[in-house]
Amino acid sequence: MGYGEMSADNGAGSASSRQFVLEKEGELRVEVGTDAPLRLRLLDGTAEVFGAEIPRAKWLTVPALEKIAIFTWKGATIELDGISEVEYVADETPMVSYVNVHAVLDGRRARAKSGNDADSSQGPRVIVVGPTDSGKSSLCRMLLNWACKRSWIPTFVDLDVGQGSTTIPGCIAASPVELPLDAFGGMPTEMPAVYFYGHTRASANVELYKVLMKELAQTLERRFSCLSDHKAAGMVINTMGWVEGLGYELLLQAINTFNADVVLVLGQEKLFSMLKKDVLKSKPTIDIVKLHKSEGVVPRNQKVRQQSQNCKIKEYFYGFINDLSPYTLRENFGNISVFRIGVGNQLPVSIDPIGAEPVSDPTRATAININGDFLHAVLAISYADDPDQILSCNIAGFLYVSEIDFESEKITFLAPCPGELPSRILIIGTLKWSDNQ
Ligand SMILES: Nc1ncnc2c1ncn2[C@@H]1O[C@H](COP(=O)(O)OP(=O)(O)OP(=O)(O)O)[C@@H](O)[C@H]1O
Repeated sequence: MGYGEMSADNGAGSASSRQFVLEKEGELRVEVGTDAPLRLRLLDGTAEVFGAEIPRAKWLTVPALEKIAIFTWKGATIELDGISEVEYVADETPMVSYVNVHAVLDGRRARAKSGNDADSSQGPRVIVVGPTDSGKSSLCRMLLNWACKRSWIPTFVDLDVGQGSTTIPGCIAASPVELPLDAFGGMPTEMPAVYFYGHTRASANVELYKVLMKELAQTLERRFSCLSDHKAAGMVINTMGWVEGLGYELLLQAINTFNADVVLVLGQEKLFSMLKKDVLKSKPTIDIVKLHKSEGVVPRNQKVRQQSQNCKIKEYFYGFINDLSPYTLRENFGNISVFRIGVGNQLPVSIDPIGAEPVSDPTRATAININGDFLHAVLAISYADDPDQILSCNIAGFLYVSEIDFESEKITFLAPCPGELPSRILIIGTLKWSDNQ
């Protein structure tokens, strides 16, 4: 179990505990700080956190930095114990409009599955768009959880390279969601299709981002062609908050590439009207739906985003609750080949392509020599057998460069599992991390 781990202690709360009685459709919003633990339990009624049902009477530990909404459809009593930065009850939420969207999607899934729809056995492909901090990821979680509760297996597609909900930041990925997600944090990791972009901003290499979206979409088409229940359940696609200029072009591209038929626009009238004008021309049957942003969404500054990126990488190696132990791996320089995609536009000057031939093709993979800039980098292990396949190949996992010894020509990695690397072809981007944070 990951996030939402149940505490062994199911006894009474401490002196610091307090109770909140929520009316029907009420929401308790809680923001947890850096290192203050907080527990919650449902004493009465029913309640959910972003669509994940909370079990009755069990203490749940809310991890540091989580910002959550405990929502009830029919009324509930919640007990909190510990320290939070913010906690308040709200009675105005957009939840009814969100669940109405779910009901429409549910009907479309049933039609796709029944085979009565002559046009398609494809379930809805929903893309959630909106500026930063509009609640896109939270809405995706709700739609996925509600679909799972109805026994569908929707595919979650994460195009937000800044957050990396499915794996780590710097990737675009997709994964089927077979069971409701845990109440806090983690996203599905079953059968993930992961492509390494290598940067936490899509602007770093827009052409590469487009190519990887296409690769991911093709992988999903292949999966859907043999998994009819996945196909009928459709997709829920999370996007970046970059909605201006080139970012907007990428959104249009995502809608086309994944053949989305429902666009949910959160919290921005301008984006909604631009999409209606630009998308309906070429796809007149697409549904573009405007939804209110929840007042509860917590804006995150650059520092908080950086912290949460670091947390995601740490979680990959050490587990969500420090329940994993990574392995140390020492390799001779000569045993691995490291490639960088798009050498020429974003490389630090010190990372010289082998042969020093300047290239500007943003999607070209070029072998590079190991040098000082590799220290603290997070590298992806490609499934490619050949450098020409790097762009089209899924990722087997990630390595963190903890040490480089140039004299003995050895590089030390932190790896999630022991033994031989599944491939000798590694990819480097600009993603860095420090094990000490
Ligand atoms: N109703 C709510 N009450 C309390 N916190 C909330 C609520 N909705 C969302 N949040 C929190 O607000 C933060 C931002 O929400 P979310 O990640 O869904 O936004 P986003 O639009 O996906 O962000 P990004 O700009 O990174 O794309 C998250 O920490 C989330 O848990």
